[in-house]
Amino acid sequence: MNAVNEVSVKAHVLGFPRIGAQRELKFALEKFWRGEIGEGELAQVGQTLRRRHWQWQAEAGLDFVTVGDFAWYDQILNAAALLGALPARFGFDAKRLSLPQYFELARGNTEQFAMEMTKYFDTNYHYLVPEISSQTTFDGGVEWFFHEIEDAITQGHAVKAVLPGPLTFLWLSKSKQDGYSRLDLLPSIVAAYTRVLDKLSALGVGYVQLDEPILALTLPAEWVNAFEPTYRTLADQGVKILLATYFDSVAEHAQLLADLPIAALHLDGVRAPEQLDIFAAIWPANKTLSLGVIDGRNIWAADLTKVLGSLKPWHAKLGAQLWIAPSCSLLHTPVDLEQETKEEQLDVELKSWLAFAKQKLAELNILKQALNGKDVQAELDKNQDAHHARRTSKRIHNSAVAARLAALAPTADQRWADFATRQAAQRARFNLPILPTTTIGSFPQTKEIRAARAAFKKGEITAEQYETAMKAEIALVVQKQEDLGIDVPVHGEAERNDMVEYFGEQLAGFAFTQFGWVQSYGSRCVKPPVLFGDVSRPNPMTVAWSSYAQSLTQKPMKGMLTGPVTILQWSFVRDDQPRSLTCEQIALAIRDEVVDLEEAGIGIIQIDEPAFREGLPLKQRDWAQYLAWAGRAFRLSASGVANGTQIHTHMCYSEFNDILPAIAAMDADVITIETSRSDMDLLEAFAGKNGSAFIYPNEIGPGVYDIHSPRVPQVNEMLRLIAKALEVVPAERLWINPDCGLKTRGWPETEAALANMLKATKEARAAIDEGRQLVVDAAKTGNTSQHSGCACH
Ligand SMILES: Nc1nc2c(c(=O)[nH]1)N[C@@H](CNc1ccc(C(=O)N[C@@H](CCC(=O)N[C@@H](CCC(=O)N[C@@H](CCC(=O)O)C(=O)O)C(=O)O)C(=O)O)cc1)CN2
Ligand code: MET
Ligand SMILES: [Zn+2]
Repeated sequence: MNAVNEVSVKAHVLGFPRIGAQRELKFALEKFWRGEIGEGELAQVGQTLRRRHWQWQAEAGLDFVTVGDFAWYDQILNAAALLGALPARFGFDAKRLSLPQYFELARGNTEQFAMEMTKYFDTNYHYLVPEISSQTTFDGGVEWFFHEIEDAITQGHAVKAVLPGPLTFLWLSKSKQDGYSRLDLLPSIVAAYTRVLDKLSALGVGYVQLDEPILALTLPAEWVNAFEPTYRTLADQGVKILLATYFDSVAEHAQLLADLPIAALHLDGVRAPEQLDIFAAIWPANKTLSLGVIDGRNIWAADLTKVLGSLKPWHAKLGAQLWIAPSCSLLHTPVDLEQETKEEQLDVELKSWLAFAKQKLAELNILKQALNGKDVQAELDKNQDAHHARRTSKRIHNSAVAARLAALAPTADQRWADFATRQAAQRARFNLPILPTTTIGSFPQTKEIRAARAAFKKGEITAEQYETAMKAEIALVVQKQEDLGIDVPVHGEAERNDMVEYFGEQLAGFAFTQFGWVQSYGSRCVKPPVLFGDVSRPNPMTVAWSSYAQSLTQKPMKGMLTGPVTILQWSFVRDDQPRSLTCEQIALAIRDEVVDLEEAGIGIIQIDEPAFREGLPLKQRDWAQYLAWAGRAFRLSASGVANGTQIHTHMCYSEFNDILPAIAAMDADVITIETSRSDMDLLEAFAGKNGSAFIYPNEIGPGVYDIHSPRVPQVNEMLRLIAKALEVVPAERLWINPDCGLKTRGWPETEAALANMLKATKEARAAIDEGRQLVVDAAKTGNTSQHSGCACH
């Protein structure tokens, strides 16, 4: 470290993606799980990646490398393993936890189901939910974190360590015990953190970053009040604390945060720039403030001149107490833009508008140098040119799209008739049996399907050959559903690489990358398309595939689309206009597809919205506005069809007890949801139980089996869930289906599970026909817990 750093602005990142520019970690993990490489080789891949990412941070002139952002599966699981707070049901000794045992926690084993996985705040990243109870101890666990720190020090780096903060860790945990408050564990978790901080101090670590994004939520008072005593205790441990907040404003806690005995605070200046004024008024000039000024959730190059302008007053006030950083961890961005060399996919101009994680390091470097008085005018000018070009580009505006939006009738988001009228028309048209059966859309994405697509993309097979291969797959899927006796079959989505990327590739206004992978969970990644301009649909996207599938069966083939909110949520979205407007544009493009499907004779169309809940703002005060535009976008996409056309929607990740009226207001004729893992608890909320007066008015398909596991559910288990569903939903409005799509499953378990689902349905129908109550012997349902052991993720 040179002396200049002592008095100058410091730069750092909250975290860096761990998966690797070539998804090295993904491939190594999957090889390890298949037994193709050993632990030594896997460890080597991890170390190489960590060292490479630290090296990049050092080369970009950052003042610290961030250590602790690496995880074999998930950083919250890593924290649980470090603190020693593992689910007791596995019977593992946290201090001696082996790597295979760590993966058993994440993926399940033959005795135990995996730890639950859920979305990290409003991101598409999934963490493993720590399981706690009054029995939970935090007596310490694996030393991996400390070894990584030692390694970084050996590599010559100045280290800033990072961990989830104790309050966020507890908040993200789930108590498996009724009436037990997670906050009861605060004293013991704080003691555990104290010991960790002691060790960091002994290792010579200067700063530890504790992530407390829960401060950006609408947080109950008892949690807010816990911050002061917690951080007072932690501040005494000889290592300086940087408390990191992100994803939304923490302005309502400004005074609390200014008074905390911490060395530094990080604020998200991209998601919540308005909070900066509030902090400016009260922040003491002698305390470090880290400003997140580079977007950690998106891939746009920052407007460096503008950012510098906003930093100037802070620099004048804070001097060397000013740090600069991306808004949040770069985990949510792809690794390296330089790998994108296919110009027909991402041309030079578009590329000049973008910055992936590695490029964001370079942006920080320019900002830091500029603030510290270095001449970086050439870099700033280049960045300005790219911004000017983007702002004024003809490629991002399409006057036809604007004109169409302006001309929309106020009723464009309404179906022609109310639900009862539509239901009657659809009943007459489809004449489905009671408790109709269907699936959520995808069937197993086999390695043969992916290999065919890879070969097609590389030009090794022709478009015709690819089409033939996919059609064969569709024919197979349709035949299997015929054999099973499914009432509303699907085509299986073989031709889709991903339910969002597939549409992004075909819509105008989107670009897509070759290597823009972002970790979704464990080894699984997604490649969000880049939504850079006004969206429209030049050509039908799914009609040919769905028509082909329909030609193979007499049954009504269900068309399958991804909804506007989910496309928005799982893409990298332009930041030059409100998301609500962008969503409206996508909605009209999907509406065109819906209308074309109808015209091609597809009478049942599903518009998936699994990310509808995820898009909900972190703060309750912003919910109503979001739900209004998101709901309208969905209805816009769905309302161009006649009464006799049946619109389905599908949602998983369904923690939407709080927003049920908004879900009902989407007015889909049928909604399929994920409920098997919650044992139909969610369904009760849909049915006016749990003290709410709300009753979901339309038809509903609560999932009767968990698709996250290869385990085949038995007939009686599903029958029990159907009986439970029938207690709260009248049979005339109930559908039978799995929780979600089957793309991550293999064929053998898929066929066996669906066969059992059909058997269960038959029994339930017989009971209804005979006017019998459906009684299921719980003892015969096999595993009465909803999960069973599996290697599911
Ligand atoms: N966008 C999005 N977000 C979502 C979900 C979702 O479905 N999509 N579901 C939830 C998360 N669940 C997920 C479930 C599975 C995968 C998943 O399986 N991802 C695949 C990639 C899927 C994909 O894009 N596949 C491409 C192929 C990509 C690839 O790796 N190809 C190989 C070669 C192909 C081969 O021979 O195997 C290569 O290019 O090197 C395709 O089918 O075309 C993976 O990580 O492996 C991701 C998320 C929530 N968020
Ligand atoms: C994450 S929701 C998935 C819905 C999609 N139609 C599928 O079956 O895969
Ligand atoms: Zn789903």
